[in-house]
Amino acid sequence: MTNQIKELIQASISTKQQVLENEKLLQLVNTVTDIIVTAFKNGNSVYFCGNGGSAADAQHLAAEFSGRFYKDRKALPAEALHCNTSYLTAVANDYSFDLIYARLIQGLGKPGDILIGLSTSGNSKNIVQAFEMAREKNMVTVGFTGETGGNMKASSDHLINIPSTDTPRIQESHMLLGHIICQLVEERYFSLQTSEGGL
Ligand SMILES: O=C(CO)[C@@H](O)[C@H](O)[C@H](O)[C@H](O)COP(=O)(O)O
Ligand SMILES: [Zn+2]
Repeated sequence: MTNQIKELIQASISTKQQVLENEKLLQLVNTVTDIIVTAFKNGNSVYFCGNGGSAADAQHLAAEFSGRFYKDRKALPAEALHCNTSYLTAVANDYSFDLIYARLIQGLGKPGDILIGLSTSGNSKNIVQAFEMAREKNMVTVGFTGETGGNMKASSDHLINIPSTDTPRIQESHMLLGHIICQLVEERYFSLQTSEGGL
């Protein structure tokens, strides 16, 4: 009766095992950690976007920075782009759903800010358009995708592509690596700037 449950847990472990053995991908996680630390040091912000479950993941990861992960420390400037429903319904209604994230980046984005887009297919048009706008703004783009990277591959400065084509398994690894990045950023940023560690 529990066989299918075991198979699904095994599938999640197997995807994560492949991530664990992919040295290039792990190096990239380290690089992305460092560019986020540098961005925060320079007073830049980190924005996250995604659709469906990946919107929830975007919101979750942004809150680790703006709220806290492990440490009691000052807030870091990070936000997920789907959180204002008045904005989303207006822009989707008056312009296009494909523009909801690009327009916010047009309004908020500054050179050196980071945009992290989570998409299992890599093909969500609203994320691809936001990445193109981020590049116009001299921001840094980081794609969290499935194995091909889809259409986000071309517009991602850094592409964390999970070696799977199965949406939920990809999302589970996105959150694993996302949590690791949040922990390492918090450790590196606040060990550098201990005076800013308080509330
Ligand atoms: O959470 C899930 C599936 O696990 C769904 O809500 C899923 O995120 C949605 O179908 C998304 O619209 C898929 O978009 P994407 O990952 O291809 O960008
Ligand atoms: Zn889901």
